[in-house]
Amino acid sequence: MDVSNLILDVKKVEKTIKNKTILHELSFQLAKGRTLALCGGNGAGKSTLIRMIVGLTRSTQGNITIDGLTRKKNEKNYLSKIGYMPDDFQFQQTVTAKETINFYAALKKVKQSRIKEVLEQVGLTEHINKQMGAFSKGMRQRMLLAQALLTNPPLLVLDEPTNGLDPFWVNTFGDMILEANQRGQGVIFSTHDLHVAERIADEVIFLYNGKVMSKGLVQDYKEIGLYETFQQLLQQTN
Ligand SMILES: Nc1ncnc2c1ncn2[C@@H]1O[C@H](COP(=O)(O)OP(=O)(O)OP(=O)(O)O)[C@@H](O)[C@H]1O
Repeated sequence: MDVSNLILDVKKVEKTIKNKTILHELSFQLAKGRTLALCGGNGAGKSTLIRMIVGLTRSTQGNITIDGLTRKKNEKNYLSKIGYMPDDFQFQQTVTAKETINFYAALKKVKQSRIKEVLEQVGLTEHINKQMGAFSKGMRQRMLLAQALLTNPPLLVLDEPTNGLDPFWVNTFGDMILEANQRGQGVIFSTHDLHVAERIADEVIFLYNGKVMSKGLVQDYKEIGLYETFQQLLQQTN
């Protein structure tokens, strides 16, 4: 692959905690404007990989490069390339949605006009004066997505982004990702929803117990479908 077109390069990355390997050697690349879905059951290693990409945890082996930068040599610029949506995040309950998004916008030096635009995109404009404690799961997910989108970063890293979203918002989320790709943004996301993966991802990695069971272009799995592929892969492991 042409290096200038790469947004993410994961090279021989591995994670071991207390002598247990939770992610075995893994390599892949993602080009600008493309989306990769990380699929696999509970405990497969998806969040661990995502946390290594966004710099929340270090890999035991290997290197991760984003837009030509490593976290080690250029942490500030490396992090500025990423919009990260964590899994399982607790907002401050008594703070309003407006204060919450303003906090992220201030951290990321984003203008008011952009905040408005993103809130509109995720459908939270009319809920802006509510406290975060009054938000539903789906609304909290949309707030998490909003803060990840704020700077229009070249790489979106989303951990189970559609978890808790209703069908309308799952669909809208898909459209947003396809638009992000058109703007040249790369996207990597983990999901249990293989239909979402099939609709919006260009590439897929199936993980099981920290190992890659299968990976490739989504179009190459189309005939069998991602859901059926996953079932077949699971059977092979038993
Ligand atoms: N800090 C840690 N210490 C010990 N084990 C850990 C730690 N973090 C993750 N693990 C283990 O690593 C494995 C992978 O966990 P991870 O959260 O990455 O899976 P996942 O694919 O995101 O799962 P889920 O779909 O349930 O969110 C699990 O067996 C988990 O128990």
